[in-house]
Amino acid sequence: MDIAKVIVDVPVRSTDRPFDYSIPQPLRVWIEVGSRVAVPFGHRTVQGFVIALESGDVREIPGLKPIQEVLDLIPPLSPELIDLAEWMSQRYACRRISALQAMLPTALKGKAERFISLGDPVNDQAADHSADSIFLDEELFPMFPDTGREERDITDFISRSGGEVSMKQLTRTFPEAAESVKFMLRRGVLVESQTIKDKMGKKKLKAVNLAVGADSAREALSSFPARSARQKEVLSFLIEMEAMLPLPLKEVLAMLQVTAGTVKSLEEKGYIEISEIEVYRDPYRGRDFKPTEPLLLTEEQEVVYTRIARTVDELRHEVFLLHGVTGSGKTEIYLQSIQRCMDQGRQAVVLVPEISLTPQMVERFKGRFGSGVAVMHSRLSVGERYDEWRKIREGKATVAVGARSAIFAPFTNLGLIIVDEEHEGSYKQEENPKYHARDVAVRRAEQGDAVVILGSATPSLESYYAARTQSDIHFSPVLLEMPSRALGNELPKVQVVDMREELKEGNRSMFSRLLHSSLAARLTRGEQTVLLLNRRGFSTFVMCRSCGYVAGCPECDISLTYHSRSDNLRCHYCGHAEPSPKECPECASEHIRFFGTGTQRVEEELGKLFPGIRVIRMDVDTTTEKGSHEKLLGQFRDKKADVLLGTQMVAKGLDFPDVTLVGVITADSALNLPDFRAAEKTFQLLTQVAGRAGRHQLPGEVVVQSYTPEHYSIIHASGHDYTSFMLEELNHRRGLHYPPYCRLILVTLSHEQLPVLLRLSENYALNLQGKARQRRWYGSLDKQSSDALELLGPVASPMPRLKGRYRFQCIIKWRGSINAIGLAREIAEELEDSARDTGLQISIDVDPQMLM
Ligand SMILES: Nc1ncnc2c1ncn2[C@@H]1O[C@H](COP(=O)(O)OP(=O)(O)OP(=O)(O)O)[C@@H](O)[C@H]1O
Ligand SMILES: [Zn+2]
Ligand SMILES: [Zn+2]
Repeated sequence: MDIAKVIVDVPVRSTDRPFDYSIPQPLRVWIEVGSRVAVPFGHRTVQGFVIALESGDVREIPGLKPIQEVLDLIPPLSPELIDLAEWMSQRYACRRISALQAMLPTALKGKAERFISLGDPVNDQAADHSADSIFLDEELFPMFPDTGREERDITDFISRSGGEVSMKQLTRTFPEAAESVKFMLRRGVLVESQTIKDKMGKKKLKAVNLAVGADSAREALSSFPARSARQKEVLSFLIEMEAMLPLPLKEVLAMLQVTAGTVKSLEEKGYIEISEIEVYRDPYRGRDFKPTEPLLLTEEQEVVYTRIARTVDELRHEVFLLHGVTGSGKTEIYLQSIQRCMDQGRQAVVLVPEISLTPQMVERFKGRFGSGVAVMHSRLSVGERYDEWRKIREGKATVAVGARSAIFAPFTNLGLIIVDEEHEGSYKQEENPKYHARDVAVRRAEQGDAVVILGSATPSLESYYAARTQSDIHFSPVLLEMPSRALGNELPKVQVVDMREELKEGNRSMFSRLLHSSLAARLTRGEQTVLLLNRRGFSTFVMCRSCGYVAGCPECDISLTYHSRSDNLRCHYCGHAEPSPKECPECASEHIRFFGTGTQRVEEELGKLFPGIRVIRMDVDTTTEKGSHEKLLGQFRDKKADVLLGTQMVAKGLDFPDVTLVGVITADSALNLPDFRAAEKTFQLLTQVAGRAGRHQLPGEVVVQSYTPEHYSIIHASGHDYTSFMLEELNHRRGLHYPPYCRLILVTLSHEQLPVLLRLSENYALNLQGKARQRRWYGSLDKQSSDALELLGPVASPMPRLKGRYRFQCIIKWRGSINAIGLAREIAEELEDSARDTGLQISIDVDPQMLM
């Protein structure tokens, strides 16, 4: 191959296309689709990704510049991921480089030079399944003189150069050795590292190994004089532990209670050697994960599992929507499906929302699959994340458990992707590229004939609708249901308290009488309580405390947002504005105002009502420190507290046997968010948190406090009635034209000067409408036609001024087979080009989760 097509890391739109570079002869063997390279661009050298290779006569192309350098020996991206990035750039209207960068761990995002050093494959326990590493095959070398010699030449060269050489040196000295080097890197015989060593350097550890064969060491033992008893002890220990060598020096000293001097003398005598080995920074090091065996499946689980296993065995692509009530044992389905996939020699990715990536969750996977599990989430340090990523790329992990970005785990034979709590909004990335991990999962699985399991007790409307109607051309999951709990117990009884009545009867406290007495009962019985304070949406809306009235937009059926500066209420979908009311238009009460309360206040109140009560508060304030989440939950599990009080964090995934009461302080706060998904999110949250109660022997009870107990999301959540809620919500969405009956694109324009922004936003809307009309797309979604596009706005964004820039937005609603995303982008690019000097910025969010 002579020409590489490269996407360069230059953050300008005009560079969002592949550029051609020639490949110098010595680099040819190193460059693959997915390689990261350094290339000249303008007057600079920039980083880029090779997305295709072509043959051609380089001399015929004038001005073709050569690639300067390959940045990694094993390409960090696979051809499969390169394809996925291309798809993402279309699907989310983002730049290709932004999609490519999203797939790499932070450690690789900089401009770093890479070094190669000698690894120690025998030491790695995770790799013992691949113990046929070249060190052990040494006696075979003579049979394959070429392979063996080249590899030995390389390792010799590296050790002669002090154990480490730069990539540049290596490729220059061994231009033809790409295959061998890659092979050795994959086996861990060689390892790569970064220039920015302090930040990313590998962790080294002193380790002890035998310098002679075990047999000669055993012989030597008998010749030891009596006064060298300690040395004898160390040596016989090492002989005994031969299979585990090398062992960390520290551990040997601690286990045998000997001094470093003893070990040193053995080294001087030439029986043992002490060397530095590289260790992976394992964030879960030192933690014991109790190994678990597969559970005997319940009847319901068996049916579901058999269906999934069949598809896994057929190596076929299929998407399953696993709707199982809280406690139905979805995790066991995940675990056994992963095992099945591993039996096929394939790998698996498990996506979990960041917030529920709790130690309990990690424990379940590590307990079943041991160190073959890589964990990826944002609370790990850059170095830790890099190590976990390398574990995957080097084939030392077969399962990756992680938040959103784990969908890009560099597996080469991915067979199964699990998206747990698939309804979670946090799967959508709010920055560029604004991708949804669930959709990327489906796409990646489709490319690679893999199975997807979307699991939830409360599937999203989009997934459920697609599964029920099979109407979505890209996405028609097979619905699998588990309506009962695995341990056979009932779902907890839910009681809804009308807080308006409480106020009427003189109770001004934030606790209803029922919640108060239920809590008191738990304290006497020594059982535990989870209290949820739903903080989403507080203080953006105005509510009447007497009747529960909340001001809504007459056009859009979402609540109005209060703007303190102008003291009025506004709809940020359509721009409708009205003065903020002084008395309730429904009941004339004066108790109409902002609504707000925090976890800290609830904690204080609890202390006053129940002196001596032990409360663990879990919210953004108490969980910023690394590991604090884990610590707090551990304390609660050890029954060091009576109450776990928190925000959304306490609602998901927790499985504690002694929790028999769940209280929700205000169920409706999120209902009043100016968000068409408000009812759906409220239903999901209530169902999830209710599901924390009574999961084991003791029966559970749930108390939900609400100012609008008649709201269908609250009624159906209290009846554990997912289907009825869905039907009612779908009806709503159909009438108002919201997803899943159409799709949305949020276009946000920003500029430093308001008048300019106003004019450009108007232009955007007009141009888009004009083009859509020309193409006969534009028309009301009310009409029967299957293709339709409507535009709302421009209106000021909910955050109308950010970092000195004014912001306006348009919402595009569309359906059918039209290329609305392409059009939204095309108009944006035209406008940006024509207004280039003015500093206009346009951001496009396809299928936005938040319209705020
Ligand atoms: N086949 C089984 N036999 C015995 N116990 C089981 C079985 N399957 C699951 N369990 C147990 O049932 C409990 C609930 O299972 P799990 O936590 O997986 O439910 P879930 O469906 O993930 O619930 P949620 O959506 O609430 O997180 C756990 O304690 C689990 O160990
Ligand atoms: Zn009122
Ligand atoms: Zn409106």
